[in-house]
Parts: sequence; C-alpha cells; structure tokens
Amino acid sequence: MADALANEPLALEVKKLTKVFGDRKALDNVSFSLPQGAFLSIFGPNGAGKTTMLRMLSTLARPTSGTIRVMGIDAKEDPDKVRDHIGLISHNSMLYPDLTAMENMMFVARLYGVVDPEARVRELLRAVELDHRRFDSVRTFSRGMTQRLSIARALINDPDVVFLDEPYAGLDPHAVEIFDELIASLREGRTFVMVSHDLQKGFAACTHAMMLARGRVMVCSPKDELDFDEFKGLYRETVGMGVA
Ligand SMILES: Nc1ncnc2c1ncn2[C@@H]1O[C@H](COP(=O)(O)OP(=O)(O)OP(=O)(O)O)[C@@H](O)[C@H]1O
Repeated sequence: MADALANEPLALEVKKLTKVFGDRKALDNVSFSLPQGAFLSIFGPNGAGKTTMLRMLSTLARPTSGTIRVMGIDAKEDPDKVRDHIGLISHNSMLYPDLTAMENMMFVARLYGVVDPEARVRELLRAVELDHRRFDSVRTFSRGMTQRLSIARALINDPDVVFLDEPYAGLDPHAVEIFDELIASLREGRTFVMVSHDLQKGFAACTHAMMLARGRVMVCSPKDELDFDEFKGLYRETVGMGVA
C-alpha cells in the first residue's frame, strides 16, 4: 500500500543533522522528512542518539551541523516560532515541584499567552484526570501523576507537532490507557514523534518507523512499506550491537 500521507505538507524536514560531543558523534548526518499527520516512532539501543535528536528537533539543543525545519520554520533562524508549534513530553518533566499543579499550568499558559488560561488549564487537567489534585504541589505527586501533568503541560499551546521521549516510562496500566486515549483524541491533524523502547506498542501506534544505531539511520520508512517481523529482526540485531 502506498504511503497515505505522502502528499501532505511536511511537518519535519531534517537535513544532514549531526551532533558532536567532544570526539563522539551522537548523530551522524541524519536526513529524513515527515508529512503532517504522521506518527513517527523512533527505536534504537541505549546511546543510539534518540534523545539527542529529539532535543534538537524541539530546539532544546543546537545541532553541530545540518538543518531542521518544523512546520516550514527553520529551527536555527527562528527557534521561538518553532516553539509556538511544538510540545515536548520528556523524562525531565519541566515542572516546578514547589508549585501546585494549577500554578505550574498557569505559569506555562501565561508564558504562551493562552487566551482564557484558567479554562484551558482546567480542561487539560480534567483530560489527564488531575483536576481534583490541582491545589497540591507537584512534589507530592507520584511519578505517574507527574508524567500526566507533564503531558498536560506539553499540550498547553495546542501544538501541531508533539515530541514524546519514552512517554510510557513510569506509568501504571490505567495511566497508559489514559495516555493512549489522550493521544488518540489528539491525533487528527497533528504530527507525533515518539522515542520508545517498546517495539510492539511503538510500532502499533506509528505511521512511520525509524531505527537509529550509533547515531545513524538504519531504516526510516512509512509503516506500510515495512514488514514487522523483519523490522523486529533488525531491532534485535541493532540492540545486540550494544551501547554506542
Ligand atoms: N550532554 C552530553 N555530553 C556528552 N555526551 C552526550 C551528551 N548527551 C548525549 N551524549 C552521548 O550521545 C550519545 C547519544 O545519547 P542519547 O541520549 O541521544 O541516546 P539515546 O538513544 O536517547 O539512549 P537511551 O536509549 O539510553 O535513552 C551517547 O553516546 C551519549 O553518551
């Protein structure tokens, strides 16, 4: 089957992306593009460069060389404009532990100039089932609750592109369900890029899959053009190469 999204405008356009730390190339000449509405799952062993790539795509880190365009905007020339279009859910929850859930959310809502911030914040807190804990400080939250709040935080600006760095880490089965439902309800018209160690789940969710190893792209393709068993075989081989 042909790639159903092939004619959509591009959400991401990455060309010759390289990141060097000292004498180590964390990413080596990575190029790919992703149409709007796609869900890209990125797999690879520890140290493959997945988080490094996500950090650059979400403007948290600068490439050593290469270019990134997000929704047509050059990330180097106009990182602030890129930030208006993206949301990031990562290990680092970017929440202030001493502030309440409500205070944290209101802070980001104001940062993004959200119109009617209180209504938007309450809507998001309800979506992640945390509205009843809105006056509690984040310090008192469990890992999963913190993760749910960081999901709400990342959606405050109604992003076109959502980056997810191992979003299932630390979630209990109920939170995984809430998360999956939330993502499903958000997929229409939005683009997702998810780093995952869960091959089964990550592959099931995606429209495009990428395998990274030692900073290089081994495979990047629409899922329709991939055979899961072959991809699984490659994953085992790649992970077998050990930590980069
Ligand atoms: N700030 C840094 N300084 C030096 N080296 C770094 C830094 N960040 C990442 N690296 C190196 O870059 C490489 C890629 O790391 P990265 O965190 O992107 O891997 P990953 O694929 O996300 O791994 P994991 O599955 O373990 O999360 C590794 O060799 C790592 O040691």
